[in-house]
Formats: sequence, C-alpha cells, structure tokens
Amino acid sequence: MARIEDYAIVGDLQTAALISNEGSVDWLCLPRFDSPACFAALLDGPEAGRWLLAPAGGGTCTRRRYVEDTLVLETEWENTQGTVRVIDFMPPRGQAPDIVRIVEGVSGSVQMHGELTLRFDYGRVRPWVHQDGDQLLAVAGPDAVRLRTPAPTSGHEWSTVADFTVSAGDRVPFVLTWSASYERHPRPVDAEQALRDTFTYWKEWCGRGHDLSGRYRDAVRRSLLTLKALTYQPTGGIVAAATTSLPEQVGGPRNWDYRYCWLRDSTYTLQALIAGGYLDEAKAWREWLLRAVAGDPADLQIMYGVDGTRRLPESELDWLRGYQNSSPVRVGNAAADQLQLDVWGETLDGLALARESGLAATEDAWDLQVALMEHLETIWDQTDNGLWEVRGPRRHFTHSKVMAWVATDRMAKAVRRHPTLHGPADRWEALRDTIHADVLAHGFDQDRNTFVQSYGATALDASVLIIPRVGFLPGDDPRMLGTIDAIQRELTQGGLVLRYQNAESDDGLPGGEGLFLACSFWMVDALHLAGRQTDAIGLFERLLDLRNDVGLLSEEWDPAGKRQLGNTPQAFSHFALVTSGLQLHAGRGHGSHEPIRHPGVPTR
Ligand SMILES: OC[C@H]1O[C@H](O[C@H]2O[C@H](CO)[C@@H](O)[C@H](O)[C@H]2O)[C@H](O)[C@@H](O)[C@@H]1O
Repeated sequence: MARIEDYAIVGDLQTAALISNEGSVDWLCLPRFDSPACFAALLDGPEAGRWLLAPAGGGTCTRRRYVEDTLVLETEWENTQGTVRVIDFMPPRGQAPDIVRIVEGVSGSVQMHGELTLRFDYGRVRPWVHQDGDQLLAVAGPDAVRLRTPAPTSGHEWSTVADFTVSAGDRVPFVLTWSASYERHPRPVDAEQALRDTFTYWKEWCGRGHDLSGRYRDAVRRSLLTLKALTYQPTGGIVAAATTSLPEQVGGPRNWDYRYCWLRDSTYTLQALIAGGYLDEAKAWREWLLRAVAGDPADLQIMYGVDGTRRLPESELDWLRGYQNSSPVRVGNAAADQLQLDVWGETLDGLALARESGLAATEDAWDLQVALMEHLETIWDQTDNGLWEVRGPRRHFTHSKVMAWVATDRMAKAVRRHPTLHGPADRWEALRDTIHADVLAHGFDQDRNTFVQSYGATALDASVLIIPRVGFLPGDDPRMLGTIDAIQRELTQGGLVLRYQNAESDDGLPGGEGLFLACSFWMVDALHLAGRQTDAIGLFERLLDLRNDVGLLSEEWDPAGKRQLGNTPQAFSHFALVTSGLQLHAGRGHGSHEPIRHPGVPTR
C-alpha cells in the first residue's frame, strides 16, 4: 500500500484529491474538503473507492512532477511498450466539481487499465451505475457522479473498467463530475480547455505573489501553492490538511480529522501567504474570521468548519480499517470544544501583521480585536489544553501564556501606533508586563536554564522555540540559548525535533508519534535568531530533503521507517517551511508581526 509521501495533491480550492505514484486517486471528498469521501481507499483499500489509471502492468511511475508553478500533475511511466503520461488536475470550480485525467501517449503504444470504484459516504455506499447517453452515471442518496470519456468502459464487480491502448500523440480524456443527485446535470467541461484554464489560473496566481528567486525559491513556491490549495475559496477559510486520520504512528490510534479551520493553523498560513505577497487571501481570511467568531467573545472556538460551522462532533467510521490498519478513522474533532489560550495571541498577531502589511484596518475588524482582547484579559490565567490539544489534564502551558503576552503586546502597540485605533493601551501594557513576569517566574527552570512545557514542570516542549520570533525575548538571550541546548539534548532525534516526550507529558492518549516537522522548522528559526546561521541552514536543508518528489510534507516524520506520518499535505509543515526559508533568505530574522518587504530566496 502507498506510503503517505507517495501522494500528490490536486485541488479546486473547495476540495482536493490525493493521487498515488501508481496512478490511483485514493482520496477525494465531494463537493468540499469536509464532505464524505467518494474515494476513501487511503483509509482502507481499493474497495473503499478509488480511481486507477495506469499501464496495464501497473507499478510505480517512473517520473512525476507538477507542470511549472501549477497544481497540474504529470505522472509518467516508461515500460517496454513505450512511455505514457497521465495529466491530473481539478479545474477552478465552475458549476460543479470536476476531476480531469488526460492519458497522453508519449512514445510507443502502451496498454492502459482504468478502474473506477465509486463508493459514497467514505466507502460505505455502493452507487447504482448505468449509461446515460454519452456518460456513465453513478447515483446513491444525495450524490451523483458522471464520467465522460471516449475510452471503452464496462462494468465489473461494482467497478467500471477501461482497457485501451495509447500511442504516441494520443490524448484520451476522462472527466469525472459530481453533482447533487436531485439537481440538473451540470454542463460538462471540455478536458483540454479545462487544462488550459487550470494552468493559466495557477500561473496567474503565482504571478500575483512576490517575485521569489534563489536557492530555496522552488521549495517556498511549492509550499505557497500547497497552502493556497488548502484554502476554501467561497469563504476564505483555510483547512489544516486535506485528509482525516492519517496516523501519527502507523498502527496507532492518534488519528485526527484536519479538514477544518483552526485559528492557529490558519493564522500561521496567513503569515506565510502575506510573506509571499498574497494580501487578497489575508483579506478573505479576515472576513471569514469576522463571520466565524461573530457573537459573544466568550464563545470563541479554536476551530470552525470551512463555512464557520461550530459543531464538529467527533465520531468513528468503524467500517474503515484505517491507513495501514491505523484505527480508528475519525471525522469531526473534539478539540473544537477545548480551551487553548494561544489562539487569541495567534489571531491578534495575524491581524496585526495583516494591518502592518497594508490591509487597511476596518472598524469591524478592530472591534473584534478589542472584544477578543477584553475576553482574554478575564481568562489568561486559567489552565488550558495548549496548542497540542492535549486530552489529558489542563495545565498552565508556557506557550499559551507567551501567546497571551503576544495578544497584549500587539493590541497595546496598535493603539500607540495608530491614532484611529482606540483601546486601553495602559491597561494592556500593564497586563503585558504581568504576563511576562509570570512566564519567567513559572515557565522557566533556572537550574536547567530552559523554558519548560508548563508551569512548575520539568518536561520540555518545542513550542517555546517560537519565543524569539514573537518578540518575547531576543534570540540570543541566554535563556533562549539554554532552551535551544536543552531541546537539542533531550527532545531531538537525529537533529529533528519532537513536540514533547509522550512518556513525560500526560496528553491523555495511548501510543507514540513521529517527529513534528513544524517544530523542526521552529528550531531553524530559533537557531537563526540566535546567530547560528550555519546550523540553521544545515537543519533547513535536511528538512527540505524530507519532502516527497513533488515537494509535499505531511505533519510528522518517522525516523525509523524513514517515512512521512500524519495528515497530508499539512499547512503547519508548509507555512513553517515558508517562514524559515524566507528568514534565511533575508539573512536576518523578522518578528511574526513584521512584514517581509522583499522576500526571495536565500543564497549562502
Ligand atoms: O495531539 C493530539 C491532538 O492532535 C491534533 O492536533 C494537532 O493538529 C492541529 C491541526 O493541525 C494543530 O492545530 C495542533 O497543534 C496539533 O496538536 C488533533 O486535532 C486533536 O484533536 C488531538 O487532540
């Protein structure tokens, strides 16, 4: 079965498909990211739905790439019969979601095999399939999917197979379109026109960003494209990843649904997109935020659905075995009901960055920020679940308190700097000082010269690596230097960083997990801000080597199995890559709320 890094993503800014290097679409939720999957082989096997298009002999492709700076994927096989290429993409959403696959003969004559196994509701529902004019129609309950292709198809054991030959110069299109079963048929797209439109869309999107250049240009650009692919265009929301339940340990139970908008993850994504020159996305996200959190600030959630939905009840899909038997498969996420104090800091930090980057402050946006700040003033000293969303006992997490400090800092500074923004700056500055002193008194272990995970604890936590970047302490402060040393000594494996030691920190969950990639990028930032440029570059380049062949990263890395783990592609990993890459390029650090004026790519 495919490894997580065997997958590439194509998407239409409302949902995304994962396609393996064997030519199988193994994951696709329609019509949006968090809809039930119609291809769920990723979390079970082919019987849970997939769409294979590959040479009849099967096997892993010989080459794979995205066409220039786009989300148009080319998968190529070379065998004794010749060379064949499958071009996969999802056109920017028109009337309905489509996934288009064009089989192109490159040389010789290659026998191809297609197998379309549609299963609605995450593999549970087998649709009725019949020919409807020039289309194949699959219907069950609310879902209808149509396939249009000139290739011959036939039914075989609840799948549709296509066996055909492509010769050099042939192009055989397949267009799969979803609609609600009770609605009129959507107008079919023309595959070749859709290819041109999709290519143009992504090239234009890249052209709108800052002109990146230099050594890390391609990596940063691919991560920005991936982050854009995780945005839900109709609302401006940003999902944390395209998948649910890819495990943090193969065979383990730490499997979560990431197809939602975390305030933390989306704010960090926003910082990366702003750094890449994408202010429109920042504006759309701010509007999403205003709608999502409208109402009593006490009701703020740490995450929402792509449209702002608040109830995201967690349940288990017991008919799916899980990725390589990693069960349970979960949909929904119980973390939605947790208290995570850091999200106030991240949100206010992101909004400060948007403002300082030229996104004019609106009255509504400022009123929201004041309301958030005033609520945080009443709860900052409570225990919480922290950014890692622990399901064990609540604690005074050091990172949460640092981020509460960030909230006060950004709000006080906004009032001092902008005469049109009103608020009790004196009071917020006083609270800022109080929290700063509180963190240093309780979150720092004097004897070991390191920040710790929570007040009074001995356990370490990589989240404190963000301390210099948010401006809580300078990067070369002896307390930060000590923390870097302690984390390198006690929380790293082969130089890559764990979030925390599962055995030392009660997160309420059984099993272990891999090395958390974003934390390793935060180590890059901390080293860089500490003046350890060579170490920072060395670690950054090691991390780049963990990307798959098309530049994608999931959440974690398994050093023993040398493979990616967790949901994919994950925004957390990709925004961290962008931030580190741009800082290394600039040759200096920049605060999380400071715009990078001239991003580009570092040269050594
Ligand atoms: O570690 C247990 C928790 O794991 C998930 O949270 C992680 O993913 C989030 C989305 O990227 C991220 O914001 C968070 O910092 C990560 O710890 C899961 O969502 C939680 O339900 C689970 O308790």
